[in-house]
Amino acid sequence: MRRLINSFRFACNGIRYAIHTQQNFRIQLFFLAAAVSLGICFQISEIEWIALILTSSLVLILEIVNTSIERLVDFMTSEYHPKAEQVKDTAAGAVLIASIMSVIIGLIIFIPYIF
Ligand SMILES: Nc1ncnc2c1ncn2[C@@H]1O[C@H](COP(=O)(O)OP(=O)(O)OP(=O)(O)O)[C@@H](O)[C@H]1O
Repeated sequence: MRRLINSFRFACNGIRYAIHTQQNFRIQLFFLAAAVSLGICFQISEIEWIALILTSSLVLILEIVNTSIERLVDFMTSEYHPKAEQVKDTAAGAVLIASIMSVIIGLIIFIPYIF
């Protein structure tokens, strides 16, 4: 039980670290809060909530993984290295793809309610 509580505490520390150090993570949380408010306001359907929650959490998850990869690369080397650049850039690319998808899904859900 103690191990389980500790794992939970360490994971929460990781999330707190991302919130404190990553501006992008805070922006993504803001967009999530805005989307949830719009969802409540427009009373979107169950399937729309599922799509919204899945796509938003995917962005947040990938941002945390990206942060973790960045820290790992910084820990491994402080020098410029093309491989380090590729590792960081591909991780950032994953976040970008998820963010674009989440904007598209958000538009598909909310545009019919707005107009
Ligand atoms: N050691 C390195 N070798 C080569 N290129 C690097 C290296 N470190 C960073 N870069 C390049 O700089 C970009 C930005 O890296 P950086 O770690 O500063 O990311 P960031 O998004 O500014 O994250 P943070 O602000 O959290 O540190 C990377 O995507 C990569 O292209």
